[in-house]
Amino acid sequence: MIHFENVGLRYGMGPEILRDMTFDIPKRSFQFLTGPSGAGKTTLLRLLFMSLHPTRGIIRMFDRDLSQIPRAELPMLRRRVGIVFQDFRLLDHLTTYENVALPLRVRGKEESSYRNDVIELLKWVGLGERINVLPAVLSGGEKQRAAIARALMDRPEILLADEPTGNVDPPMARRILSLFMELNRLGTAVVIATHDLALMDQVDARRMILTEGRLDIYE
Ligand SMILES: Nc1ncnc2c1ncn2[C@@H]1O[C@H](COP(=O)(O)OP(=O)(O)OP(=O)(O)O)[C@@H](O)[C@H]1O
Repeated sequence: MIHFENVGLRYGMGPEILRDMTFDIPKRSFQFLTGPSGAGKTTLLRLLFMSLHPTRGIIRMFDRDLSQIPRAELPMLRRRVGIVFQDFRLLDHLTTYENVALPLRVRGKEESSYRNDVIELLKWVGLGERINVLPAVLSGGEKQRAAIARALMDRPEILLADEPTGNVDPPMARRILSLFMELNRLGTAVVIATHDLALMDQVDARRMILTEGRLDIYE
């Protein structure tokens, strides 16, 4: 589904942050992306989300060469990718419900077709009492769970999550992990960037380990 070949990335004239990245993310796969702080996990997720372009090498996204895809087509391709940003990126003027329903609204779906699903998912992530409030009154952990619900809502082909359990307690982290596993069982490929060893130990999944700009993969 995604293929990187000798990909390298530098910001501006700075050093190469990622080098010689050659790997695949197969359809329906489940993997953790880990490595020390500053190793480039967020940068790699941004490449996977097509919001950064590599400075060298080839990236194939959904079997197309990214360098050949016109910029105007990228938003359409990004809709096939769910992403949970480290800083959540909820829209301040929309309620929790509206934020989570947004991907479906943007697609032009009728509210009656998704309303119950949004509410059910919000209850599942423990936000049943926070459905109609604005992000400003949510705690960090609640914002994180709203961002996760939004990324899952549209059943993406691939889900990218940057430290998705960074702001929640261990029982909620396990709940979120089981939600990702359920999504994966339904066919979504999942990439979770994390430092959380206890979280990784709960699943026998592929590990992509970044160190000093290089990637090792343990199947
Ligand atoms: N926009 C940018 N411009 C210049 N340098 C950047 C930019 N974003 C990140 N970097 C640098 O790239 C390197 C990798 O950063 P990145 O955020 O990808 O690491 P990370 O592994 O996600 O770190 P953490 O685990 O702390 O979130 C760091 O040295 C960082 O300072």
